[in-house]
Amino acid sequence: MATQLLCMCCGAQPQPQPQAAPFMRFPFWNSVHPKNPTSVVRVQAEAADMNMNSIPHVLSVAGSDSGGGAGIQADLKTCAARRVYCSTVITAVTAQNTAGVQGLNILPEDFVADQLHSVLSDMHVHVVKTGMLPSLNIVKVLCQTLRKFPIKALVVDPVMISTSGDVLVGPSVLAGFLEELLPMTDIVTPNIKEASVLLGGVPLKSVSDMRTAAKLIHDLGPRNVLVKGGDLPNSLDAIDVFFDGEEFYELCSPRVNTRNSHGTGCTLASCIAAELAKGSSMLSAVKSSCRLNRFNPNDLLLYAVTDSAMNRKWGRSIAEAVKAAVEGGATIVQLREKDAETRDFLEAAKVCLEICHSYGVPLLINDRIDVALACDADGVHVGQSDMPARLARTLLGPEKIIGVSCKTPEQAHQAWIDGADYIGCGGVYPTNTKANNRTIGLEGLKEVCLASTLPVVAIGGIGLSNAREVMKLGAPNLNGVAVVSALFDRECILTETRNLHALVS
Ligand SMILES: Nc1ncnc2c1ncn2[C@@H]1O[C@H](COP(=O)(O)OP(=O)(O)O)[C@@H](O)[C@H]1O
Ligand SMILES: Cc1ncc(COP(=O)(O)O)c(N)n1
Ligand SMILES: [Mg+2]
Repeated sequence: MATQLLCMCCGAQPQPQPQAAPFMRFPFWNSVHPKNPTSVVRVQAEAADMNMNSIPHVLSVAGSDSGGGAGIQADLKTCAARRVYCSTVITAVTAQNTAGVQGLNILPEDFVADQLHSVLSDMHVHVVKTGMLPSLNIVKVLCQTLRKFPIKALVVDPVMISTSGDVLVGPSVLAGFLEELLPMTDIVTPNIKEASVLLGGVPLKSVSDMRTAAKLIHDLGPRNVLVKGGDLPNSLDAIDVFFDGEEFYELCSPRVNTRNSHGTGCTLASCIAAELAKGSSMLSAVKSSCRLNRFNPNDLLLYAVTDSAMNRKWGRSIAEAVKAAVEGGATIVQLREKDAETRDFLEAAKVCLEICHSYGVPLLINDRIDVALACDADGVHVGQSDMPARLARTLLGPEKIIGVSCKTPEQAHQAWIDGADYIGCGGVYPTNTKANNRTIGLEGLKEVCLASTLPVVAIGGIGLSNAREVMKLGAPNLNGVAVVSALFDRECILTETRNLHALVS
């Protein structure tokens, strides 16, 4: 059946290409734009052409969450964010919201089998990711189908109880996991409660228990195990334990103080599936999904911001200034080069990136997203009148660090919504590096810190004389101080940075 589709840009009708015989069922996919072959139609044709095997493809076999936070909905969003195609086989429909699960309707296993067959017999699926498998028969049907259709990897999130505490999958399913599914699994990702159920009820109370559990679950057949520690009591960080049969890895990220963690497990498992579909190794898929390579708020402790006018005044190159700052103990560097030529700036940024990385220090670029992308910097810092953080996130992808300058709780809230990683808050004290900049004082800083969900670095007129009083404020989320003149408008950057580092740590 040929659907009449028109080009989105000019309304022209695509012309079918007769030589594209194997795909005749989908004439639109095999058509080129009558006027411009590289147009929207071609892009859509390529994106839609799963048979070409070129588009990374995850099949999510999971339940629907009407609230959109977990299940199929989380999987679709995660795969889209990681730029991977996601098809879906729905196993159950839940009436669910942030408060809990109000209703559950399990689909008949025959219909789950039909959905599996429709997708797997037609498209080239690289990775299958499972979430809620609510009946033993559904587990059996899935295993039977997977034996018929070879895939690159099987990711199993053994969903049993929702974050809200509602039972999503009864104990009868356990036999299917142990006997059939786990032995064919490439990675299983239980949370601590699920790990305990898989092991017959042993409680997990510490990271050491999680390691033992990972080893025991590995003995049940899956090639890799990730025990997630989001719900581990009394732990400051969120720690997940990964075991590949030989080595243990503790993947540690700062715990976000929130009760809104519904869907975290589904998101993590589909992220791993998406990275595997793109061709990553298991370890790097897991690391990049646990965001190990990303931002650590402790890096904000001593944040050095370069200034071209000061470097000129003291006859230093940007690279010389940056080297002295990181040697002295700067924990993150931002290049703020307002008047450099683009090409010179790019070359300098590449050199600075090498210097910073040799000290394990992240490098951010002020405002210039193009330069950050071109030199593959760790991220950007944007002001309220620069590129909006939401667009910066779209342009830079999920991995890069994004900071936003904020003076008010409202701006801090917006930065969080827009997907930023931290906020720079100030000017705390009067400064001459920014003309007409309103000073918010320690009170203003405290107000923003209290309201912020993101880590905060204080900025504006901070140096040796007042850095300690800023840190002593003890405001929640305040992770450090950002400094311009007190480092770069001085004769010896190295000494100043060392002294300041001693003061704030
Ligand atoms: N409050 C939190 N702060 C930071 N990371 C978290 C938090 N809660 C969970 N995570 C992370 O989210 C992922 C999912 O873990 P978890 O919530 O334990 O799984 P599930 O959603 O299956 O219960 C893990 O990487 C875990 O470390
Ligand atoms: C349909 C469905 N699938 C999975 C989960 C588990 O997600 P979480 O454990 O993060 O609440 C859920 N709540 N709903
Ligand atoms: Mg969770």
